[in-house]
Amino acid sequence: MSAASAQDSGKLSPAVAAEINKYKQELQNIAVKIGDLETEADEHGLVIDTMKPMSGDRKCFRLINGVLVERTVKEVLPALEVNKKGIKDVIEKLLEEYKKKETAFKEFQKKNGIQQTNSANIFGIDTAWVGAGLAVLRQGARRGAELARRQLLVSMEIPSKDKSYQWMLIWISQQNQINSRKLASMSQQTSWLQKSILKAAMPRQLAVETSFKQHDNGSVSTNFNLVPGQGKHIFNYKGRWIQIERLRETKMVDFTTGSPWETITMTTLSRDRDVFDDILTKAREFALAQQVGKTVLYTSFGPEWRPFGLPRKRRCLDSVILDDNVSQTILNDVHDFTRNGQWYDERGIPYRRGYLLYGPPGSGKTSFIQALAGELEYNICILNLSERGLTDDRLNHLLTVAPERSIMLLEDIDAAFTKERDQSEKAGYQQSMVTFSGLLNALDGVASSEERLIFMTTNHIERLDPALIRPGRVDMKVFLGNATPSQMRRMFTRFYPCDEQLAESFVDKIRDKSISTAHLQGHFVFYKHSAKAAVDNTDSLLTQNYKSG
Ligand SMILES: Nc1ncnc2c1ncn2[C@@H]1O[C@H](COP(=O)(O)OP(=O)(O)OP(=O)(O)O)[C@@H](O)[C@H]1O
Repeated sequence: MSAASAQDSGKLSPAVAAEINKYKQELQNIAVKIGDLETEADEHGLVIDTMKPMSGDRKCFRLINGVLVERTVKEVLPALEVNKKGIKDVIEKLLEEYKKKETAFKEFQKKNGIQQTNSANIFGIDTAWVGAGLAVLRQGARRGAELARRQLLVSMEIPSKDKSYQWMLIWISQQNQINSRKLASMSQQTSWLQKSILKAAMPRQLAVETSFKQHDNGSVSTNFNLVPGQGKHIFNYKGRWIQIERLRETKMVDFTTGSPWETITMTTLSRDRDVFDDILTKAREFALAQQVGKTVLYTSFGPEWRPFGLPRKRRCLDSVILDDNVSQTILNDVHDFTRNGQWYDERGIPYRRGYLLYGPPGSGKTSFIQALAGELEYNICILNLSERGLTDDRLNHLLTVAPERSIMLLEDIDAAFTKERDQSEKAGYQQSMVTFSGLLNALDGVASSEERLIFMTTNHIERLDPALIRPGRVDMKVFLGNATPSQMRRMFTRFYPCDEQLAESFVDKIRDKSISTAHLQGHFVFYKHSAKAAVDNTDSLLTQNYKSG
């Protein structure tokens, strides 16, 4: 109760004063409720106006009791309109209730001989209207600001699901690096204002995106990319100021990947709207330029393929030394396949070709596939059959949506399905739920008419179910064994180009030994500075006992 109200009711009996205050409170509550509902009806109107021009099939989401429900515009729009009408009806009813209460209050005042003074109006009914009036004023200001924003500013939203999302993050971080370099190189003559503006535009909240790169020798290097963190950042591009807002929805998740839903919204003055096209093009060009001359490795992420780490420098096919002609035979076969799409099409044969590279560990199976991808200018999709939650449907889908010009790689296929598989097929591989027949169907490429190159590797061909490697699923089986004398010689001369004579001595010392090409590589790396030491120390190659110094 306010002081003025207490003073006013001080001359009345406590019961009457309490009744008066009750009336005032009830009237005020109704007025505030009306104000809130007006705001809600207004917000419904905004959503309806935004959705109306959209196609009815477009998806939209609503959070109901913490559960995200997916709907389409055509389902939601009528519901919103019904809701809005419902709110308006409630407002009408509340107004009637208000009027009734107001009349009852007046009668009560009359009955108790209370004069309806100005103070009564100020602290009673009118105060209620002040509450409603404030709500209306607040709405007015909000609408005004919204209108000004719509007229003067233009925004572009990029959801994390969109391909350009990662491009944008990388591009923005690159812009920041350019700005930092600019700042560092600014001379003493540069005005204080110019420096301050550039400094102010540098983002203060950064997020780190780490990428790993595994080198052929097994070492891993890490690259930290600083990208703008959550929140708002401002930067200048070609003389235009652009606000970037990176938002993470805490209650919304991307159902397909389980990751939080994120968006980047760029806002600029509406007269500068063309700048968005320019930025998107630049971001895409920048991202693609990083891939030129490189092999992109993809892994599955939910139902889609995502780049894994940074694109790798292409490996030259000559650097993988297989037995005589093996490399060329596979390359010719792949070329023959990729150039004859129409031939497959005319005969109704699924346009796919499967290869199985088998042999002991370290014979160059994976290295060859990577080098082949580089030679063909293809990328590699690594399919991990043991991935948690992988199902037959998702496997089929992944094979269907694999990026164009990519090799599908299934490594160590024996670990997934062997001859002794569970005949009931109930059990999938470890945590994945892929069944053997699901894998066969996916490999047959029933769902795909696109070109599909599939490579599998194994150390144990004898463990594989014949159904998996029958012609049509595996069209070419190639054995990559331990180093033959020819491979030993060629590897030696690759590491020590001018030492033909020493190469012969080296081969003579180990020709009848079972040594993998990976071991040979390790030996040459250890004696990289001396071909003679590599020949003199072939014992360490056999014993794997290398002493430093
Ligand atoms: N034939 C080869 N020519 C050149 N380098 C080779 C060859 N074989 C193996 N290497 C080298 O040995 C290392 C391991 O090779 P890679 O991973 O390709 O063997 P792998 O046959 O796939 O082995 P695993 O069966 O264990 O997967 C790589 O660094 C690679 O450069």
